[in-house]
Amino acid sequence: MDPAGPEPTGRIEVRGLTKHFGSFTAVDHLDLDVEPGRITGFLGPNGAGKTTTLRMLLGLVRPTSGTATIDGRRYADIHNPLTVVGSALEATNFHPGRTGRNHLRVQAAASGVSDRRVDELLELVGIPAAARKRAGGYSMGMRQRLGLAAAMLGDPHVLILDEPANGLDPEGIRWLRGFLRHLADEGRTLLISSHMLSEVEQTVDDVVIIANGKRVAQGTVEELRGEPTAFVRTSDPDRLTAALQQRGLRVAPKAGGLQVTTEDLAVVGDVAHASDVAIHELRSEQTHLEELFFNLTETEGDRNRLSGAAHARAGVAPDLPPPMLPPPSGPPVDPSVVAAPPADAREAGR
Ligand SMILES: Nc1ncnc2c1ncn2[C@@H]1O[C@H](COP(=O)(O)OP(=O)(O)OP(=O)(O)O)[C@@H](O)[C@H]1O
Repeated sequence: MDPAGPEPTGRIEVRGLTKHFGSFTAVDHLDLDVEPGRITGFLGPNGAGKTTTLRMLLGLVRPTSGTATIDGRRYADIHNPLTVVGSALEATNFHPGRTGRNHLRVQAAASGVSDRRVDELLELVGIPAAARKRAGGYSMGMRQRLGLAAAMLGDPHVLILDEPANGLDPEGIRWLRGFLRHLADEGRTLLISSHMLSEVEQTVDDVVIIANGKRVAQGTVEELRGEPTAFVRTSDPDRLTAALQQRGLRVAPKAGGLQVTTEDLAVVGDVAHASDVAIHELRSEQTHLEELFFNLTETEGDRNRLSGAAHARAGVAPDLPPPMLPPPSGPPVDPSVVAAPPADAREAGR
């Protein structure tokens, strides 16, 4: 194959991807499509298999079966991967004694990237001054920003970020949203994982939800949200139903009250008032997406966590992830590493 490869598509394709750790199935015949110019949220409760999937995409964990490709190639087959795909798998793994700037400079030097680019990136992620302090004292938000800068070193057109909103305060999340949107508007492909829908719901265009390593939903945020609805409880459901229907609203009985297809609670209140019907409760309902995610988090999350932990306790998982903090020099010892990973991913094992 031509080492320079075909024209980059920026597409991520996952087909039938499966990972067993001993008898435990962490990722189970997963299919996934991620398109350029969009932000795709890879969502699932704790232990659903998100990180394992991302690590397989980045050549850090060997799939049991199936394929995971970027621009049509497995990570290991990508020529000069730093310029194709940037990743931030953990925000907590910078060497505490090194300044953030030095950390990036070391990575940059190893990849032939200039110190100037490092300083540009630190400006871009908004920590030019703080990056001159030791990373050990960084807040979660700063570590996240430093991780993003590291991921951007090679100016890649694909970015894979594991829980980038984790631990960010609302201002940090707002900043992240703008930053990621800017990158997507430049035509880059963004795949970001999260176990909290609320952290990323307003950030992402497309959503893939997994539970127990399996895909349970995929679509645009709008598709998965469904139509907004209100719940209303009243002393006279029949009269209120008729009045709401007259206003052109769809109404259905639900759990001792009525479900009205609207996001405008005031309309429901006004109609009830005009019809002289007392209201006992009126509220917006969760969207379909929230409901779906909430149900998964309540049930599947626990099951996942427990089965994974039990499995690890049983000691049947030979390929444990690398330690949180690898020594400052020398590669981490990780039998699951099957390809030279990007520098940031190498330091970002779990
Ligand atoms: N090296 C390993 N050996 C054994 N089990 C593992 C290993 N890595 C992950 N697992 C298990 O696989 C399951 C999926 O883990 P993974 O980290 O991919 O989930 P996740 O969706 O990223 O979760 P979180 O949101 O908590 O990060 C978990 O039950 C976990 O305990």
